[in-house]
Amino acid sequence: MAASLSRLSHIAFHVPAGTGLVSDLVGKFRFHLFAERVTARARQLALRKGAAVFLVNERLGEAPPAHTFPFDPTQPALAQQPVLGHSDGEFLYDISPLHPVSTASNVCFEVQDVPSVSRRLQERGCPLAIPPTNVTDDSGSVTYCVVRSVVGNISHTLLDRSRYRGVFLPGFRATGDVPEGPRDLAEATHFDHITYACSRGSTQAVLDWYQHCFGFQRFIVNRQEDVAEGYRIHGHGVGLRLTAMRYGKGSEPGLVDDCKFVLAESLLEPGKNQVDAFLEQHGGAGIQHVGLYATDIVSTARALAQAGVRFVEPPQAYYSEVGKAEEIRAAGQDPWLLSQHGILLDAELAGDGEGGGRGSSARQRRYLMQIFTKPIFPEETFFLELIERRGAAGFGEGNIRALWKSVQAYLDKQE
Ligand SMILES: O=C(O)C(=O)Cc1ccc(O)cc1
Repeated sequence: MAASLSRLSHIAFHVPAGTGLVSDLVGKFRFHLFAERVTARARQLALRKGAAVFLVNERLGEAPPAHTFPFDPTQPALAQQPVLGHSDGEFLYDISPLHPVSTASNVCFEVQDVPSVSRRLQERGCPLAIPPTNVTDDSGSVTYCVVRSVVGNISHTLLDRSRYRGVFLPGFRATGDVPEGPRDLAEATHFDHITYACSRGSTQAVLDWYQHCFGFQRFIVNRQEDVAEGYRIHGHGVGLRLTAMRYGKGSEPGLVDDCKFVLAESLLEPGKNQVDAFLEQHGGAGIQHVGLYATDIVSTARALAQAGVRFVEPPQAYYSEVGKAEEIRAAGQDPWLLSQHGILLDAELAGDGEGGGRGSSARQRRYLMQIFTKPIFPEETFFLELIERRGAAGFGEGNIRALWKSVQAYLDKQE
């Protein structure tokens, strides 16, 4: 049996100190800094917006030597890692990826039983980077392990916090930062999806690994998708192949509600290409963007833009394309308002996506709205997205083409 996950806990970044990521997440993206752990060599800061939690790992001073955990898989006993006395240079709950540029590299899940999950992973041929380890402080204890994925620098921390009453994880202290008024206008409730930039030809191996190790299931993002090939969008300067998988939808009670991973590969097309730009500037495959679910994307985008978030601008022609304004109006939205904020809207045709063609809901117009930020690090790598879904579970071609073109235009200007 594959290892079962209970819920997505957080996504972790690794950045050098002084990158400004934490101040941007707080000041511009209106995240709430709620816990921190500081040692002589590392600062770990936990930030929350609704159920979306980021952990920012900042390396202070010189990069430490590569993490080498002496792990003997024949040893079932839990390693004990009391917070006091823990080596100062290490990041708790993660491996130090020692990545050359700032990166989001860990997607952490809660699980019910770390030793049994790690046994299952090992039976399935997934070596652990950190074996089951206990960390305790005055508020209780947490057990975790870390497994490296088959995608670039991405790992997964799997942790059981059922015996912990503290604010985040043992070793962290509450920061006492209280959310202020404007944050209410910038509502985002959870992570909608996580998109990986993958090297060409690697998608099937990635799908197989996640299915084999954790039981993720492929899902179809668009009716035009070919099951074997994925959803290919090409021509007119776009060359993208998307495939998606999810965990939890309709599975046993108590398990992850819904965690979606989207795999993006570039297709051979003339011109520049944002997936290849990511691979080159990031130094390999990794998390390209994270979609934050917004309950009211217009007011969230407005509040974040006022706070200084920089969004990519849709191509000039987007809102005047034949039928676009009608599509937006038919969805009950205002084309002018969306254009003021640069928000994209894609409606599914009846029968598109999951559940298409069944019952009366298939006749209603389901749609989604999206807006993408500019890359948040100096490299053209990681960015965030706001997404509001009105019944549409997948992704639409119109938005992807518009996103592709707007990012390309932005990349072109950087040269
Ligand atoms: O639309 C989304 O949020 C996706 O995740 C699809 C996607 C993936 C990669 C790109 O470079 C552009 C679009």
